[in-house]
Amino acid sequence: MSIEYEKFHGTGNDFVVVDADEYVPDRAAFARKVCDRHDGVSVAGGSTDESVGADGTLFLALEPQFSPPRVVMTLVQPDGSTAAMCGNGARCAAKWAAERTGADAIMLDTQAGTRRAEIRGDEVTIEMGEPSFAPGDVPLASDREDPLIDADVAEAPEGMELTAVNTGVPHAVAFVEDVDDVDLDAVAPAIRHADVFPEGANVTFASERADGGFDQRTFERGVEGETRSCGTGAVAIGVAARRLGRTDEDPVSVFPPGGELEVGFRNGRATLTGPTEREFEGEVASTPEPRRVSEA
Ligand SMILES: N[C@@H](CCC[C@H](N)C(=O)O)C(=O)O
Repeated sequence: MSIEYEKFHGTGNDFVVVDADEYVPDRAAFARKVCDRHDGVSVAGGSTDESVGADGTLFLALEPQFSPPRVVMTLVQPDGSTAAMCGNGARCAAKWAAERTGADAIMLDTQAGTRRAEIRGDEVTIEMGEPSFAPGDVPLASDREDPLIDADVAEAPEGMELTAVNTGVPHAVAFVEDVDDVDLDAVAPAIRHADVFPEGANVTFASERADGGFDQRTFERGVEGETRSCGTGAVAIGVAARRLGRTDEDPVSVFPPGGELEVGFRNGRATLTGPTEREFEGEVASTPEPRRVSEA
């Protein structure tokens, strides 16, 4: 059976969006298939890897009878895992719901909590809750009593200091001279799996810009590679930079490879603002083709 989907991105972080009313018997297998960068969904004629596949699949259950309308959001990642929160995914989900209902505010139920989104054209602001450095919240290894702030971690290169924060999902943030000089694929996987992070961590690099903002690069858990943008990562940079005294700006401008995000602060709670774009729509099989078993 085939189901309808829409493809959205927020600053280059891209998602296959499926109405949760569509019956997908195995969401993990579905996400692995449609997100594949060589073999996944694509716009007709899409030929480069960037126009094929996605960074995740958003299953969205819309409840339009509420005011504002509500959406239950579930992100299933390219490796089949689910994540409690996704900043850019939440912004795309709000845009999707706004297009269907005409509303300019949406309440999103995520595993990290309920978040309000405000939609102005293609621009979406999402509440990101209260970021936490507390060891139990990140989470850090159970024998750690103190937050990990600008500290050495055995799995990181010598001299690279990490700050761990949960912005809906765990991030290890490293401030470096120039994010473009970091060999992400060489450095990030060991940090992502470091012993101090029992549930793993997204690994986010930041460097200060002359205009007071921060350049960003993030290696994402679940994608197991670099994405063009990460919303929870942008928030992690904003809160870590403030905690370390690297900025007192509000909002903090963050520049991932795919565009620009603004991280704001309201009474200790963060917000994330940036553009969204609906790319294309299509139909795809709800069950991936069975794997071919090679003949002996
Ligand atoms: N791209 C997302 C983050 C998605 C979750 C992450 N990969 C995880 O497993 O923690 C964002 O925009 O925040």
